[in-house]
Amino acid sequence: MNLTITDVRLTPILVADPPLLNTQGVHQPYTPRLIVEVETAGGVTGVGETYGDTKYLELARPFAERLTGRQVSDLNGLFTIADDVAVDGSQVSGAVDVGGLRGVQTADKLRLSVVSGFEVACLDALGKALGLPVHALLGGKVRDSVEYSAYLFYKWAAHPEGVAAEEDDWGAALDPDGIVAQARKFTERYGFTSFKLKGGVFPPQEEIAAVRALAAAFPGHPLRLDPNGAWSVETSLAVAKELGDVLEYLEDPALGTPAMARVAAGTDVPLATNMCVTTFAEIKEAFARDAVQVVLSDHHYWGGLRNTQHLAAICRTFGVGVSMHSNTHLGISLAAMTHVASTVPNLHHACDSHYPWQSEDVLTERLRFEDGRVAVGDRPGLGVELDRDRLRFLHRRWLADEGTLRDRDDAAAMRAAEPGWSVPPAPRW
Ligand SMILES: O=C([O-])C(=O)C[C@H](O)[C@@H](O)C(=O)[O-]
Ligand SMILES: [Mg+2]
Repeated sequence: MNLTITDVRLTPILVADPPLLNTQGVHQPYTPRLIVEVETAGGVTGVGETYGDTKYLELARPFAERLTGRQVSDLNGLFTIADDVAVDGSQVSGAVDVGGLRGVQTADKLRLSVVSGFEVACLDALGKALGLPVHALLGGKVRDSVEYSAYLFYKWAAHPEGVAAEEDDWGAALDPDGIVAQARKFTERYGFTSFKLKGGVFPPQEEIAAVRALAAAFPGHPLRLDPNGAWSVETSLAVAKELGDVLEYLEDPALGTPAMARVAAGTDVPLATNMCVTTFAEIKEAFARDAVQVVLSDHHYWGGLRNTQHLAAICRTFGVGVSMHSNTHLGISLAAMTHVASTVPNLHHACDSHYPWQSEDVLTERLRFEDGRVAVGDRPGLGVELDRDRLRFLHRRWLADEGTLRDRDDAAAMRAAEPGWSVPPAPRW
C-alpha cells in the first residue's frame, strides 16, 4: 500500500451553535471549524478537524503544502514541519483565547492546534490503509466505551432578534430550574450521569444555587462547575466551601497557576484545569505547586492524540488526574477523542463534549451517546465517513459570510443583545 500523501484538502466551514453563555459573552450563531483531508497514492483518504479561525487557516495552508510527498505514517515529521511554519506575531494575542477560553494563546499552541488536525487525518488514513482502528495505532484500547458528561450551559432560548441563526429545541436556561430541566433533557436524550455547569455567567451565589439544585435532582451524581477563571481566590474558596460536599471537582475557578495554587492550598475540593496547564511547558510549575489535581487535555491544542497520551503518562507519573476538555467540535473530533481516551488507563473522570449542542455535522452518520458513553469503534481508521454534500453546504456558508463569523468572538456576539458589552475584567467576582 502506497502511503505517500498526494493531496491535502482544507475546507473551512461554519456550523450552527446555540446561544450558550460563558463569562466572555455568548456563542456566535455559527462557529468556524476546519476540516482536513489527506489523500494517499494508495487511494485512501484520512480526515481530521481543528479550529477554523483565520489564524489557524493561515498556518494550515503552508503546512498542507509541505505535507505532499511525505508518508502518512510520518507522524513525528508533523512536528518538524510545524517548526518551519512561521506564525505571524500579530496574530498571537498572548491573552486568554476567546476561541475556546483555553488559556493563554502562544505561537506554539497555534501550531500544535494545526498539527492536531493533520495528525488525526494521517492516523485515519494510516488506519484505513492497514485495516486497523486508530486506537490500535495508539497501542490499543483499554476500554470498549468512553464516558462523557453532560455539558450544561446557561443559555437563551434563541439568538438575539435580527441575528441569522438556526433554531434549537433546548429552550432557555437562566436559573436553577432551567439548568435542572436542561440536565434532565441531557439524561433523557443521551443517558449522561455526570454533569458540568459552565459558570462565570451569573454572580457566584446564583451558580451555587444551580449546582445545589442539580445535587438535589441528581443525588450522588458527579457534578462540576467551571467559571473559566472568573473568580478571585477568595471567591473561589468561598464557593469551594459551600459546594465541597457535592463537587467532583471545581474547574478553573481562578485564572493562572499562582491563583489556582492558592485556591488548592485552601480547599480539599480537587481543582481541574483546561486553562492554566495547556502546554507541556506549563506542567512543571503547576505540578510543583500542587495547583491542579486534574488536567483536562484537549487533543487540538496539545498537538494531537499521541501528545494526549504523553500528557496522560506525565499526569500518571505525578499522581495527577486526567480527563478531556472540549469546545465546539464535530463528529470527527469526537471520534478522535474517543479513540485516544480509550487508550488512556488513568482516565477516571467522564470527558467533556460539546457535541450534543452541535445539530450539524459533516459525517454521513452522527456518533451516538448511549448511557452517556460513546462506543469505541473497531472499524479501520476513525470509523467515520465524510458527507461531501454537507461539507460543501457548510463551506458555502463560510464563503457567504463577509468575515464577521469567521473568527470566533463571544463578546462581539454578546453585543448583538447588549451593545455596551465588553469582556469582563478577570477576576469578575
Ligand atoms: O471547559 C472549558 O473551559 C470550555 O469548554 C471552554 C469553552 O470555550 C466553553 O466555555 C465555551 O465554548 O463557551
Ligand atoms: Mg474549562
